[in-house]
Amino acid sequence: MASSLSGICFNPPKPTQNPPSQTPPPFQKFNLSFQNKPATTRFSVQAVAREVQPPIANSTNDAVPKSSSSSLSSKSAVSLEKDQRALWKRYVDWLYQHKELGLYLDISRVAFTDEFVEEMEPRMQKAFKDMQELEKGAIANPDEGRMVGHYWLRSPKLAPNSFLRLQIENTLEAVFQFANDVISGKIKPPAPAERFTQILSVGIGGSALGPQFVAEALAPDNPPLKIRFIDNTDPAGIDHQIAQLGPELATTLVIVISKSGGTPETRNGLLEVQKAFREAGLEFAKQGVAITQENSLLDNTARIEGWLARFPMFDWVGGRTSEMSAVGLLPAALQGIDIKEMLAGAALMDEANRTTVVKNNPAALLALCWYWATDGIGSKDMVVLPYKDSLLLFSRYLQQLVMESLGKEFDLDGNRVNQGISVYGNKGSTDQHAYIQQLREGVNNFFVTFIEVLRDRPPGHDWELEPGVTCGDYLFGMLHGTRSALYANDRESISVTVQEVTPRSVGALVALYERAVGIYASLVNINAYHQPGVEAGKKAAGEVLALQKRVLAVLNEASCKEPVEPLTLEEVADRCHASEDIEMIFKIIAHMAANDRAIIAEGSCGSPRSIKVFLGECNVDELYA
Ligand SMILES: O=P(O)(O)OC[C@H]1O[C@H](O)[C@H](O)[C@@H](O)[C@@H]1O
Repeated sequence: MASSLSGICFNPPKPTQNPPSQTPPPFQKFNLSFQNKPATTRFSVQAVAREVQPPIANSTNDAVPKSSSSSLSSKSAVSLEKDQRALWKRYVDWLYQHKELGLYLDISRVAFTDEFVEEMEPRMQKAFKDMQELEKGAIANPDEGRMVGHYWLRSPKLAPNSFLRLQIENTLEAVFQFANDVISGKIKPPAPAERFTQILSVGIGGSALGPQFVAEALAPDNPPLKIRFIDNTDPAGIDHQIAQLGPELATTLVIVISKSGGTPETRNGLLEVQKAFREAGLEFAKQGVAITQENSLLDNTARIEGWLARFPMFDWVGGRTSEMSAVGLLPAALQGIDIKEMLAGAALMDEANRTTVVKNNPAALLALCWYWATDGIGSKDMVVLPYKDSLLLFSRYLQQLVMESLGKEFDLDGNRVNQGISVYGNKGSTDQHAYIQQLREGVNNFFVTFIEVLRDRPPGHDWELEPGVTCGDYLFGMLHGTRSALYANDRESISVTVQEVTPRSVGALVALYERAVGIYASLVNINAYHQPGVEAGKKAAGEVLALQKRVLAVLNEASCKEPVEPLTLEEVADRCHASEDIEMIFKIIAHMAANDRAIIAEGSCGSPRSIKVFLGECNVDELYA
């Protein structure tokens, strides 16, 4: 039985030997902290450090070198005070402000040189051209032959034809209408329930991460409908969500989101939820909503089963840039979030990102810094640290946006480049008590993006927990202390500052990073809008499941014999004609045994060759199928 699997313990990894200590001592820097210790400019040190680095190479072998010949690099002759002044000057010179959005971008703590900016200029202009073409409707995703139109979602008049414009406007109208009707109780669940009280969102990847981020950032304390997510095919996770809903399943609006309409995890989530509805005696169709491309499997299912509503996803919007489509807007509106403001914030940011003057274009500045910091080849990771609890999921959202867009094996000319920038992070100051130790003193393989929110809490609620100091002052101090301490130790950072976390600023942040990714992709000459690598894992998963079916058939046949014939792994593999897959067959059997679907008759999973296995029951139908 499953208990015989108690022996299934894989050996712990062998302790690795500590490498000989050859690490050069870190830069000896003045200690910068928020207690006003004297500061020193660091871009000079960094520039000197980079002189000894080998030339930067990328696919096209024409990466812009990080020249250190700028005037900023001659630190030795400069006094500390002058360093401070030079740093302040750099801060002021490069500070970007979007007045209407109340958003600032500070890139002074990235040590790029004037010469680097100059040398990047032609590439930046090409990137601007690429973005213009994309917005005009070019096939910006050549592999899939698709237009890339997420910018039209917040400025429908920019759509390349009136058909697309109307599609966007009509969908937006339908989202408003539906959300208002649900919130007002005009659209309600079957009697006796009066109103929908919960949303259960079923989707994964781009069909979950945006809605999750926005819910965490913007949902009011008492939203008209509360939201929960099923974003995996983990049965225990699904059970947990359904159990948490309890009797409120009867007043739950289930929104199934999938652009393709065929993603297995989402399909499984739907089937599990439908089963829960059946078991509770509820009619799923009366509470189900689909957001998907027209005529997808999901769309057809929803239409045939007569679900409550269907909203379209467009071919020209990628999952990871779909937050401003029905995917993000419908769940947001149902939670009482002002989606018009989200769209307005994004549109304002897009407008700012259309200027071809690099210094005035915040997305271009970000992309430029990413290129500098990662040598244009992803040599450093992007650590995203919002100092605001409600922005916790921003880094997770950006992880997909950045890594699925930029993480590519080939460039647009077919050269193998293995591009990408790794993204991680949670929130400050929490992370200061977790991994900032390594950032400050360990391997210098990252740059940080601080997200600062100026407003601590709504007006009228603040109080001083010690003379002159509020709780929010601590958060502020922690952010700037960390920024200074990292910089003092040669760690670069970008800071994005917003006044408050509002639908407008969140819309602007989404748009800022979408455009930065687009520009960066152009700088390194890759297609940011496809994800061919994801298919490999999906295909391999399909093969595992196909092999499992063969294993089951073989075991079933042996288990239907009188007496039952327990099989060794080799015998199972031979009978499956898959001796080369013996390791996977072992894993399949171990998984089935752990779930009481196979019985280990002899041996233990700790020594796979020793086991003999059979099925608890003979499935006669299966035998003659
Ligand atoms: O929205 P769906 O079609 O269900 O896709 C969900 C996710 O699936 C994938 O594996 C893609 O790599 C993602 O970009 C996508 O967001």
